[in-house]
Amino acid sequence: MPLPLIAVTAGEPAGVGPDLCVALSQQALPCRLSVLGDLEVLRSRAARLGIAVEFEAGDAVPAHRPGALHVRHIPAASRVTPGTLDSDNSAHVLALLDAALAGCMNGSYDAMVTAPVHKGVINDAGFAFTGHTEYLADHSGTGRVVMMLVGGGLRVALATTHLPLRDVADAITAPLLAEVIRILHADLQRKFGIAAPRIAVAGLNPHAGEAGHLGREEIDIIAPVLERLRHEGMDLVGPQPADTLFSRIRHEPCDAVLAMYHDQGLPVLKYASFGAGVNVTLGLPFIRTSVDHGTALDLAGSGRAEVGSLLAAIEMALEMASSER
Ligand SMILES: NC(=O)C1=CN([C@@H]2O[C@H](COP(=O)(O)OP(=O)(O)OC[C@H]3O[C@@H](n4cnc5c(N)ncnc54)[C@H](O)[C@@H]3O)[C@@H](O)[C@H]2O)C=CC1
Ligand SMILES: NCC(=O)COP(=O)(O)O
Repeated sequence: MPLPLIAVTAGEPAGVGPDLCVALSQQALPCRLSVLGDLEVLRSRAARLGIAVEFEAGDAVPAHRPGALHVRHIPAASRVTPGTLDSDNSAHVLALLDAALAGCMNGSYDAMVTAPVHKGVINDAGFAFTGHTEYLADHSGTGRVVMMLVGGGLRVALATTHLPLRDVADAITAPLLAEVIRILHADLQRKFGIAAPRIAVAGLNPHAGEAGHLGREEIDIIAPVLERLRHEGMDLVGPQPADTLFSRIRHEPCDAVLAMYHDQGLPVLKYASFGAGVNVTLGLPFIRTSVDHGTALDLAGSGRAEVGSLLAAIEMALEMASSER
């Protein structure tokens, strides 16, 4: 059996993505690994950071070994200055995702692991883009996917992802919640090997709506969906007030928390594990994991970017790939 082949997209070239990819050359990893990025950007970032790397190319990707890095060269359009965004390179950033996606869909890659992109500069270039999660769902023809972050002993999934806060309440509908919980439940079983997942579900409003005095979404939407899915055999707790849910699960453990929106769930997880967390997309027809942080333009080319989250993302992708083999 050949070693699993992981595609690592280098992400925004002006951010820390290239620094982290170059740092992978210093690691022993039990896989074949190909970085999708601009070879010259990676070469010059390695030189700037004082890391000696033997760059490899070619269709056959060898076993990863310390000191070397296989690169699938996909050229940037414009010269890259670490820390300075240039919307001329946004098409290149998307081309990295397209190449990784195509390889995952046709079985050439066992998983994709993504370094961070800058959503704003991609939009500045005229592309509608809210995140990898939504982009990969759209471009793989998958209906709904679920973002889940893992770290610090927590798994936190989101009912809605990159949405302005004023749109969140309208997006929390019974069909959406039922679909998200089914995907979360199925992938906790299939990809994380949890036979009977227990999922704690947050309310949307303060105090989970305070019996309807602070909002009715819990009564009208969330609780009925949970009740229906309990009848299908799922172990669901909630809707619980989000402010106390995370302290409650310390003594009433669950396998995952479902938060209603991005900044309800992720600050807790990032506080618990920033720099070592992993973002995983559930519901895709292939494995995709990612770092828990952004482009950190302030650190690009400085040598101060931590590689821990990218390594954790690769390790998780490898675990998931090996359980699927
Ligand atoms: N997976 C992805 O593609 C993600 C992309 N982003 C995007 O990144 C851009 C910047 O987002 P921000 O909110 O500024 O978050 P950020 O994560 O880039 O930066 C927040 C703070 O964390 C530090 N930091 C980030 N990564 C680090 C690392 N590897 N080692 C040490 N310190 C690190 C930064 O220096 C900064 O102080 C935005 O466009 C955002 O959408 C944000 C999160 C994930
Ligand atoms: N906060 C998570 C994030 O912004 C990364 O999202 P995605 O690009 O993985 O969809």
